[in-house]
Amino acid sequence: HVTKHPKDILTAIKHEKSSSTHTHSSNELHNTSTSCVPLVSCPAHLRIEHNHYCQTKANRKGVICTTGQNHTGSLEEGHGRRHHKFHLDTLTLGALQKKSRAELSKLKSREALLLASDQPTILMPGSATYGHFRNSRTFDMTDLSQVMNVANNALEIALATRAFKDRQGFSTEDLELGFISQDLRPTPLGHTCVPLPFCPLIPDKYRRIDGACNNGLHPAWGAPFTPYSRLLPASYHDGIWAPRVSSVSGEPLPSPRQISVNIFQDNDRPNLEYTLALMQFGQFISHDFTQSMDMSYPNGSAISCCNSDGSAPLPPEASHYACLPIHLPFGDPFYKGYKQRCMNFVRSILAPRHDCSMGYAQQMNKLTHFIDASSVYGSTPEQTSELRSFQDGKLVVFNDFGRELLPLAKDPEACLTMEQGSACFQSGDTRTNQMITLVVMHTLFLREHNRLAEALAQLNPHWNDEELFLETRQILIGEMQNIIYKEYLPAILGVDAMKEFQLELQEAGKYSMDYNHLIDPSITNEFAAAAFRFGHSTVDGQMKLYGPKKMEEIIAIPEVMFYPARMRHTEFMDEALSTMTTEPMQEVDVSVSDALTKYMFRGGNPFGVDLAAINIQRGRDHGLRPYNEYRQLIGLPRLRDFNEFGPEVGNKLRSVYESVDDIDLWVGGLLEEKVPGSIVGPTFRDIIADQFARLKKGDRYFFENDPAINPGHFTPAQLEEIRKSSMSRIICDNSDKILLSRQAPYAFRKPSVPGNEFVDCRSPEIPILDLTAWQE
Ligand code: HEM
Ligand SMILES: [Ca+2]
Repeated sequence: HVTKHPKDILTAIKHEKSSSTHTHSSNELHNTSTSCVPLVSCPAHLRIEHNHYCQTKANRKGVICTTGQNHTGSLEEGHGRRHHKFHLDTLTLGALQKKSRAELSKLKSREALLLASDQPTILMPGSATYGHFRNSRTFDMTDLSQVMNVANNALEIALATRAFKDRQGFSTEDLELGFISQDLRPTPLGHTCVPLPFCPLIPDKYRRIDGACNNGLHPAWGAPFTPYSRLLPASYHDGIWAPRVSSVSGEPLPSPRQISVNIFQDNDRPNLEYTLALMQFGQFISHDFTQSMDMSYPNGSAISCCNSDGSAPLPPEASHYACLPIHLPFGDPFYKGYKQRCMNFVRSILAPRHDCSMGYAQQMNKLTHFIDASSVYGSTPEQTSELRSFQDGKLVVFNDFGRELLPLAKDPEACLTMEQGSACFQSGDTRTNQMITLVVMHTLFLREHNRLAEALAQLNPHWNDEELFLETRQILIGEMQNIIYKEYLPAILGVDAMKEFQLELQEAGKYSMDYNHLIDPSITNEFAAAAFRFGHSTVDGQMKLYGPKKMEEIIAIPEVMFYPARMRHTEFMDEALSTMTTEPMQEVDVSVSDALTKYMFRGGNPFGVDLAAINIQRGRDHGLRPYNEYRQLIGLPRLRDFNEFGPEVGNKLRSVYESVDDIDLWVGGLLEEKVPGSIVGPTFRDIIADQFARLKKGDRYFFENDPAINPGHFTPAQLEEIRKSSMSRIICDNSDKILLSRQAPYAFRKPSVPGNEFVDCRSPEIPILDLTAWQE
């Protein structure tokens, strides 16, 4: 019941490719199709034989991309090649639906049994593992049921795909190439599809809270609860959802914890140039655009995959289908002291594809993918209305004896303890309390919103709450984007990548024309589950607090995870800011603090969970391909020998991995030598740069976009003001001003770096935005 299966799919593609480069129609010539793009931004080039290579602006090898950003390129719509996809008839689809329905209900009834069983299948609050679960939780039960519904639909599609694959004898590669993708909407599986948002004919002036309708042709691009995109097709053992295995032996991959123990030890390696503010801002912005969620029971309870004393995984009959516990090796130098052999790990929730087609599992991003300060405002209208005061355009604050803090969390489990005198906060993101300097960042931007709203209200007394709120939000998002592209990214990626990926902002007096409606802004899975987690290596395990004269206290980071009570000490926020803007962050390398690999979220417990191991496991959970394939993607030769990382690291790698082709992306990426001028290696650099290029060129509302593109464009005068914004200005304007009246102009760089010496907050080196540009 399917159209003919071409004998050699790859040959077919190659053939089409070589002829297509000469024949594409004029509308495909739009931007990306004709310009020379970095290899990473045109993933399909890997599968095309006759590429037209070129030199990028940074004199690297690039490719004339004819396939857009899709990793299966030649199958994409608009290229007249749809006939190669298999179209299933209603009968087959009906049978598949029946089968997947039955399988899903089997899983669900087993789940119900587990929930009711007396085995320790539910995780109880109090442990580090519970903290990890809490980290990815939803806001409330409405959120939860919405997410669960979408996730179950996605699971049903994956099950149907598996049934179809088995039945037709398809190979994993067929799936990777998207050969059986088919729009399920008009089929018996149509109930699994998410309805598209309804967009007005004339685009809204302000970006929507839920990010929808940014792109009129793809109204759900960038919206919350939609899937991550991918640079390369997923690698699952069964082609559908089962985690990858060793490429050589077919055996399970080495334990992520064993890799963590062998490779990611804690060495104090301060970066000479950049401050902890750079680290903390990185985490803060990652919470603007990516959050995957662990599966949970339908009632929101956390799934446990290990027995109650952590000495073993639960037996298969007591294991939830989403369990993928991390095996702790017998001789584990740390966990053996606590007789731990099992670390909980629950797989991420899935989401149906945008085109609601069949295919392997895609993970869900819970947030708006855009840089839109959703960590301040939330990603859904419901979340936003909880955070708004509905007076004078302001957000709700907790007034703590005159100091404005984030509102207190209503959820009694938002922090690890809620003892007397402690505090636990609420913001647009559920991870706020995870780290006390993260709370500081959130507090700065909350205060900035209210500060701007107040100023606008004075300039425009006739504006109502709604107008004030929307205008303020638009300015704040502009500031955030400006700080990211002007201050943050050059530090992370270096000037070459800024040029090559067109990440540089426009010069004074000009709007940007870089918007391209063909670019999918979605966060890529490789970026979220590996590359942008480079930041974990920059975290320092301790925080030194200085009083007005001398060092007063050293705080161990695990003491302030999910325990932000210190925020209520009058001087704490200024002390923390002073530390963040003067103390160095750690180098990006294979050293990861014990605070993250042994004690993370431990609360009052002797041991915590290991973030390095979790990152590795998450990469496998999400079907990321091995490191070598991403090397190839960005144009580096594949590794052939472990020793290419040097004999010492080579030996360590050899002692865990069977083959260089098994190395996990997060591991290989951190092992790379830095690119000169950048703080990360070439593979992470390209994946990160590509992502921020998407977030800029694929966002119609990007702050400096031309009036012809951006319905809510700034006036030229306003744009010049936004361009003055800086992290230091945000700090100067929103600290408690108890200890801080001086700042280095560039907050991410240490004040000891020549040219970045402290100046007074009123100095022209930290320009002040003149808001009269908004006076009507
Ligand atoms: C301050 C200390 C930090 C802690 C305690 C922390 C902790 C965590 C945890 C528990 C997760 C979820 C892991 C999982 O279950 O897969 C995570 C994910 C992540 N972290 Fe961090 N992190 C920190 C700093 C950073 C920094 C500095 C960056 C980037 C510069 C960063 C980027 C990310 C990203 C991109 C994710 C994936 C989020 C998602 O898509 O769900 N983190 N982090
Ligand atoms: Ca966002």
